[in-house]
Amino acid sequence: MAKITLDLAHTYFSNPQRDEDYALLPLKMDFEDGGAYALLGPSGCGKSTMLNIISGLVRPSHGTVNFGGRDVTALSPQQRNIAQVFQFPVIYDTMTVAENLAFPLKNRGVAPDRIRQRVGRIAEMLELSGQLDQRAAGLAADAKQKISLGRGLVREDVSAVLFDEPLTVIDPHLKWQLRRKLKQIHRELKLTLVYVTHDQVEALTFADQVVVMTRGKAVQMGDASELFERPRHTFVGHFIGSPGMNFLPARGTGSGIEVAGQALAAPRAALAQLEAFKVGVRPEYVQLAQQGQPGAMPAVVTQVQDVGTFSLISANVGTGASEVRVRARVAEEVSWPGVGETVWLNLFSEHTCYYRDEELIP
Ligand SMILES: Nc1ncnc2c1ncn2[C@@H]1O[C@H](COP(=O)(O)OP(=O)(O)OP(=O)(O)O)[C@@H](O)[C@H]1O
Repeated sequence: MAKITLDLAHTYFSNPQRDEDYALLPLKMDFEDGGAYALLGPSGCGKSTMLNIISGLVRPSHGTVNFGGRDVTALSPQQRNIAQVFQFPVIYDTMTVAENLAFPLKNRGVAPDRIRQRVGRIAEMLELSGQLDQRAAGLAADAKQKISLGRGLVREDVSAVLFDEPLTVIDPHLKWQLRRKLKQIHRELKLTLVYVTHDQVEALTFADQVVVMTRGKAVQMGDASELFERPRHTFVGHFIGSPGMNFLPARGTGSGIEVAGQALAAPRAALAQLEAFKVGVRPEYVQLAQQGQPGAMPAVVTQVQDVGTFSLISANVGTGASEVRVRARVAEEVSWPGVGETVWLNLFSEHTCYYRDEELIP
């Protein structure tokens, strides 16, 4: 195992002209030895490219990949000692489950006793013990993918295990179990794991550190609480959370600020001097206020949705061109005015974030 350091950019074009020609814009990133990481972002943001660059399946067009301080940029996945699990099962149908799990170890000349031990342990972790002697051919897609996961995890000496959306073929109920299982396996085996997904729940359940990506850029690496409380980029605010963060256009007026067309006192003195910025507030932190309370803004309720354990309220703040929809997530028992009524909202607290050019103002 080793710390993985990326200092690179990647384009699939031979003559890149613009930022859009890069699958990965210049980035520097460390994956600590033994950490559980997720690469999270929408389709096409560069997750698989980053994973394949770590594994050695893709060579970066610029820069280097280091494992434990050693430059491995020119090395193959085998030479880098990487295990990779793909979206669809990669197993040998004619072999038994045990033979499939043992394969990566046999290949490396591991002693039979050790192989038996390790295969037994991995099978137990993945609840495959009862099927060890069964031929893989007869198994359902779920079980086959579990074997793939097991083959990825069976070696103890790998630099890292990389997963590319490995739960796509898994039935939703089992998916939930396997996500937790992988987390538990990580704690027990202490391997470095990097997991690609576009599903925030999957990323946040599995990983200690989540790298949020958009359009070739890794915009933030952080744990669940950092990504939720202090999104460093508006994209992270949008992408993490359900629903995502509210953003309201604002500007400094010298003596105060104007948010969605309404004049307010500046919650931070420096904001009064900014030409343009955004106020970011999570639906969980939007509060009902009284008219005339400092920071309170009037809003017209447009929708009230009962979402089980909470209600999701949509309300419009401002009028005409300044109108912005704000969503609030409130406990079921809190009574809110109905559609069409005016409410007063307070968007300002220690949880409120401010953004300039989409980046968090520290
Ligand atoms: N082999 C390739 N040749 C040319 N362009 C590619 C190649 N592979 C990926 N791309 C482009 O690079 C960008 C990043 O793709 P990548 O597959 O890394 O994203 P992703 O986040 O993994 O998306 P997905 O979740 O859909 O797999 C996309 O614009 C994609 O079209």
